[in-house]
Amino acid sequence: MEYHDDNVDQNGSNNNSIKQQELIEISSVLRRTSESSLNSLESINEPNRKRLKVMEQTKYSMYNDFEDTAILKKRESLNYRRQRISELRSKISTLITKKEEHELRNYELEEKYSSLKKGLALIESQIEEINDIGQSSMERLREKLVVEKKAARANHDQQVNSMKEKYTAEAETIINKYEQEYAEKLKTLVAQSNHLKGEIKSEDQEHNRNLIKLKEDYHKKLISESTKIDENIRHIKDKLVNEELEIKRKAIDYKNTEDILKNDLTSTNTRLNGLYSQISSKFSNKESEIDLLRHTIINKKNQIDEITSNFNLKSNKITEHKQKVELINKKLTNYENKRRYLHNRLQELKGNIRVFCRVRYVPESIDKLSLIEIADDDINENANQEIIISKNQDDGSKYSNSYGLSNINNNSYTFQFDKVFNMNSTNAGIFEEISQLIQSSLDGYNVCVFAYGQTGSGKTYTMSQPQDGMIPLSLNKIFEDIEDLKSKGWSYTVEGQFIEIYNENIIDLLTPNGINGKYEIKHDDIENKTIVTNVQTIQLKSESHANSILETATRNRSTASTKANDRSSRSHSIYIFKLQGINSAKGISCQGTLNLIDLAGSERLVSSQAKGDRLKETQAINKSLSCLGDVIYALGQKQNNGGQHIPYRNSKLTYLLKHSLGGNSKTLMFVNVSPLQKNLNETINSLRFATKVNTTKLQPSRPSSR
Ligand SMILES: Nc1ncnc2c1ncn2[C@@H]1O[C@H](COP(=O)(O)OP(=O)(O)OP(=O)(O)O)[C@@H](O)[C@H]1O
Repeated sequence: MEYHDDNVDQNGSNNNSIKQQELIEISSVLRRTSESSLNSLESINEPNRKRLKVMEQTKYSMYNDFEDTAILKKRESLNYRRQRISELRSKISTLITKKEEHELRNYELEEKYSSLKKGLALIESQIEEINDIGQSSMERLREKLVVEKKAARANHDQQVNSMKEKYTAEAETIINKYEQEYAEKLKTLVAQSNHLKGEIKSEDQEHNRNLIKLKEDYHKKLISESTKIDENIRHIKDKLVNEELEIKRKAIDYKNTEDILKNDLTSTNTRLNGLYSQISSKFSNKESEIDLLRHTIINKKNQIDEITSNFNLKSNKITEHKQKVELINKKLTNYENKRRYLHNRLQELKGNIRVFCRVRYVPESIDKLSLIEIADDDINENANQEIIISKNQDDGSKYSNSYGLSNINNNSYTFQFDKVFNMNSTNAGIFEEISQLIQSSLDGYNVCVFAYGQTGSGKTYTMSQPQDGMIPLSLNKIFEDIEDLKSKGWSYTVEGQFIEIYNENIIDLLTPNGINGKYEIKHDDIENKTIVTNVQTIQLKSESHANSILETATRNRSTASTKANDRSSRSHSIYIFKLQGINSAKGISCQGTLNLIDLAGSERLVSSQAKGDRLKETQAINKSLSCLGDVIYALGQKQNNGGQHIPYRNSKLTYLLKHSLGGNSKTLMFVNVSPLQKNLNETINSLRFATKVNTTKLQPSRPSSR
């Protein structure tokens, strides 16, 4: 490159000499011209002067060109130095790449260390295996392990040392090489810088100043680069020292781990020896125990064989018993079907509409009794019992305590009913006669039991007397029978509704304060079912539950009665119990309804002498009672003559009982009569009404069952 500088200088001096030559030639031309034309100078003076001026200008411009060329030279020199600096930079980046390569090698070394660690773990697992195998093989393996460990350690140490040496040498070589290179380059640069300084000094003041500035900047950069390089070298050196320390530390760790393993191995060995001796003694103990157990097992096996044969015998007997039970169950079902049939047949023979007459009890001390002669339990040729009423001729003095038939005369009235109960009859005794009907309602028939009679004749006493009235006794029987029927595969649900009809209006006794909607009677003529809209239906879970609901209804009725001036005497109370039975085993079901009714008092208008509201009430009662008689009569007529209209709609009572009167239903009417002289007319009237009902006999029909 020095050649380049010289070449540039030579070209510059060649140009200068050419220009000097030209100047010399021009000067000589001028001189010759001035000499030869001295005389004619005056004539040509002016144009020559002009030419001289032009030439002088040319000379000055040539001088300027010369100065520009020098600056160009300097610029080229500076470019060359810039190029050198960029080369230096690329060398520094190469050095950094090498440093990274060194780090990569270090990482590989660590990888190798971790694989060695894995090898150590494998050896540990082998030690565990040795423990399992036993003492003898353990010793052998331990020796093997020691050898392997020594070999591994020697191998590892060798590898570590050789790698350490290799990398230390490499690192030192690299560092020395680079240090040398950098020193040489620095020296060259400083020399070049000095050379440049000398050259620049010879330039003019302006250029000198610029060059000094450039030199200073360049020098500063050099110093900073040099500092960076020194820093890098120091960093690499530190890292190498740290790595060496780390390798040494790992070697120490490895040594420690080995010592720990040795100790563990020794303690495990001791422990296993102890365990072996313990197990040996236990083993001999267990062997004797096993012998004992073998004998016991043989004994137990014999016992089990004995028990198994006994079990088989008993199992055969159980199968035999089961078959017998099945046979008995079948027979029981047949008996139950027969019982139902015979029971219904018996009820039919007794008549689907029956009338029982009951004479109310009055103490003997009360006078003015009419003479009532009641036949004894014998029945007459119509299978009926008779009640004979005659006026008391002697104003009570001839009261017969024998109830004989001796006093019959023209003033007497004879009535015949299915049953006549005298004053001394009890509710329990009467219930025995009607309990069969409760069974019918459970068998799927609609049953209607009602008490008819004048006020005070004992209707409520008969129907609702707590403990032994027909209603509480019926509920008692229902739940008793349901319990019995369970054993025959039947399960029942019992629902209750408690209604009062007052002045042709329906009242729900469980909602005494009334409801927003209307109570409407609706019939399902296909299913023979009746519902009253908005009336509460209570599912009666047990006898006690049913009795508590009954109490509520009775209490509500008597409360309303007190408020409305003895309303209960002038209203019909109707307690409806729906009995639904299912026999899942046989796949059959049945649904019956039991209606228990306490009718309003049946006074005639004449004897009641009622006026105003009471008159209306009496008219309503009489209308509904006479409708009841009409419906029963029409039912009898229909059976006999066919096709007759049944006037159910004429009263709320008969409309409500549409499906419980006639058809498959069974009806029982109590006619309650008073034995008092003063009630004679009402008594005869009641008995006449009852006779009309009693003369209606309905043909049997099928129960409501599926
Ligand atoms: N067989 C009887 N033994 C004892 N007392 C009786 C008997 N029958 C009725 N009584 C009594 O006679 C009174 C009137 O009877 P009960 O209230 O049953 O008549 P009723 O026909 O229901 O009257 P009402 O139509 O006003 O309701 C009651 O005090 C009742 O206890």
